[in-house]
Amino acid sequence: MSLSRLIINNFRNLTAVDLELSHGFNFLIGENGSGKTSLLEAIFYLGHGRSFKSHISNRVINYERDHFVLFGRVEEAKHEWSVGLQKTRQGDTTLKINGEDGKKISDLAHLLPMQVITPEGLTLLNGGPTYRRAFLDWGLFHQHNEFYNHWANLKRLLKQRNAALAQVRNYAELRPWDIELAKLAHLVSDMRAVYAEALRPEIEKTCQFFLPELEITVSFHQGWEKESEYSEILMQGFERDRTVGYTMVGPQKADFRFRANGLPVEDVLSRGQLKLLMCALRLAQGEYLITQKSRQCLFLIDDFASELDPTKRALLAERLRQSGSQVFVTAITQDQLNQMHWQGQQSDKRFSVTQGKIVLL
Ligand SMILES: Nc1ncnc2c1ncn2[C@@H]1O[C@H](COP(=O)(O)OP(=O)(O)OP(=O)(O)O)[C@@H](O)[C@H]1O
Repeated sequence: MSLSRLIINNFRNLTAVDLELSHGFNFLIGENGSGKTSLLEAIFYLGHGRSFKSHISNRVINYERDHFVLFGRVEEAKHEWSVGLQKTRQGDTTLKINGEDGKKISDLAHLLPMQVITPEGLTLLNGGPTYRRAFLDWGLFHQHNEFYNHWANLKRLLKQRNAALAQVRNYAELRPWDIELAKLAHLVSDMRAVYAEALRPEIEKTCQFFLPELEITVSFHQGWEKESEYSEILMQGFERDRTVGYTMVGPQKADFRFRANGLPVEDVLSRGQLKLLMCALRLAQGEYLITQKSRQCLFLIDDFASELDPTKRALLAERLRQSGSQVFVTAITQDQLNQMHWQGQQSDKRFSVTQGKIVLL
């Protein structure tokens, strides 16, 4: 799967962009503020229905326009899809796949799996568990069709339980919710645990490649005491949950932790090592999808490799090449790309980005 054509209208400073893309590496070269990140953001938006930079979707609409339009042609083996997304300042979204209305954002996400590697992405390691749950759930979403529904139902039930906490007179009134919630919680957690265990060796192998000086280990925490029945935990925590007004333990608190030589990575690794670890995690997960599902995965790499030392940059480029993935890499100058040892291949494309205009070099 790769994006062979991309049309962008009025997305940030990209007012009119129409690109035929390489199935391999696409380099975006331009000065600060020229629109490189915006292009990656537009691709991400097309695959997720949201930005990786701003939660306020109006921010991405060009200042002088009232809507943006994104269009992509997605190719995989002998199949081809056209995907279109339009969003207005009033908040109306139109989403089409092969010209058909009524599609969901999750349909888009299934079509376009992608991994983003940006400096902000370090939150995967030094941010809260939310980021690591999102990392795990990305894999599950692409691995198991039913995961998304289970997780969405679980979130809905949790919301209802939290609202009910303030209304019920005693625990017996809440019990029916908890029985349903517990079933889903075990289902989701078991899926996460199995996936985390399958991904673990891939992560450890990839970390060996990038950070051979460290022993990186990973562990999954389901969000409540291991081996305990979740419905019992909910019952025991009822008074506490009622006091605070929400459900304090459960799959909504799950985590996937990383340690280096037995210590939390965020405490002991240098910034460069953390960046390498983040690359390793995203690569391992993308590659796992490629091998397990025979699906391709896009890699969006922003302003990142420039901060790694030359050997590590070369390793990153080599691994991405080996994966056969479609890759988008931003750089300020061609020189910077040369220094990065991103070995050029005939199928690669280089684009120059200047004040929102993008041309093939
Ligand atoms: N809604 C918007 N409408 C128009 N322009 C915008 C909007 N939001 C941001 N911009 C501008 O778009 C430009 C593109 O920024 P972008 O982050 O894509 O640059 P970049 O090439 O990645 O730069 P850098 O190398 O500094 O990371 C910036 O000049 C920014 O001020």
